[in-house]
Amino acid sequence: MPTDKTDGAGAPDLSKQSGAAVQTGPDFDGNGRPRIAFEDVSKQFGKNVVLNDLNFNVAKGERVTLIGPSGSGKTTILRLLMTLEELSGGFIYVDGDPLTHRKNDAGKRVAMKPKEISVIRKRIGMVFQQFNLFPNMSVIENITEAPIHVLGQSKDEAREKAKKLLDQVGLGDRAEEHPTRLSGGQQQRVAIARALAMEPEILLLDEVTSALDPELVGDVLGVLRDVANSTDITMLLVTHEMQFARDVSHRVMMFDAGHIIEEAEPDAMFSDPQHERTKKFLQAIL
Ligand SMILES: Nc1ncnc2c1ncn2[C@@H]1O[C@H](COP(=O)(O)OP(=O)(O)OP(=O)(O)O)[C@@H](O)[C@H]1O
Repeated sequence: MPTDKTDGAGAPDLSKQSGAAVQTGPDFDGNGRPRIAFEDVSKQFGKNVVLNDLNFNVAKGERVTLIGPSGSGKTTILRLLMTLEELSGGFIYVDGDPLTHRKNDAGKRVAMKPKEISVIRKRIGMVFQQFNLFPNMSVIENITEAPIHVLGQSKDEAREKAKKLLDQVGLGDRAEEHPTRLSGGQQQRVAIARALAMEPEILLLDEVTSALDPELVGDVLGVLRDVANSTDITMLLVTHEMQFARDVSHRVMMFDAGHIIEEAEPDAMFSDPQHERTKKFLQAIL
């Protein structure tokens, strides 16, 4: 699967993707399953319907950026995948396996068991706007906590892997410090290393530079560019960093009021948006 979108050679076959207008299913292409499939997904908070019958697929190794105005449901989509929010309706599949709900033989929607959910959930990592590191643990303890307790790695193995990841994010010499002594950009790089330590197949990035001082943004984006170019992790990104989105993503989906109103490869989306709403949105932020 693609690692370097800039050469074009590894880009996923978008003809097999489905978007707003196409009804999708977990085995939509007949011989392989998308890494992520949203099928008729709905989400409401009280009376506020945020997503309504949303359908889309993401291929293995594909990196997709979600853009759209505030409140259009982008973060909610990531949080549903992370099982931090409960679906109001529909299904999410990972490699064809239902995440939180499945259809039974009678076609009825049935909740999966917590143990079944956690098996799939382990394959998904997320980096948040507000780092969410444990302040009372050292940097390396933050990274090894889940691999030891969730993946069952030995302490030595987890520490060895964590050190490599810290080197990768440029913080090899800060392992024993507490996160509160690090800058926001450094904390976010620890959070990225922590997510990668779980060896996720899917990485969700939710406005990971929005809380940072401008001079710290570049380092974090540099680390993420390296991750994108050196792994085949499937990524869903919400970001206001449009150049970054352009550089790393294979596809951009424009959301408005919980619907995909336009999707395209980044160059096409940013240079020649088709939908009036997209044009206005991009004019306002670019
Ligand atoms: N926990 C919650 N309880 C109630 N309403 C919520 C909750 N989380 C999100 N919402 C509402 O859902 C809608 C979509 O929010 P979401 O954060 O997904 O949008 P977004 O596109 O990511 O926006 P932004 O770009 O501002 O982050 C908003 O109207 C928001 O107020």
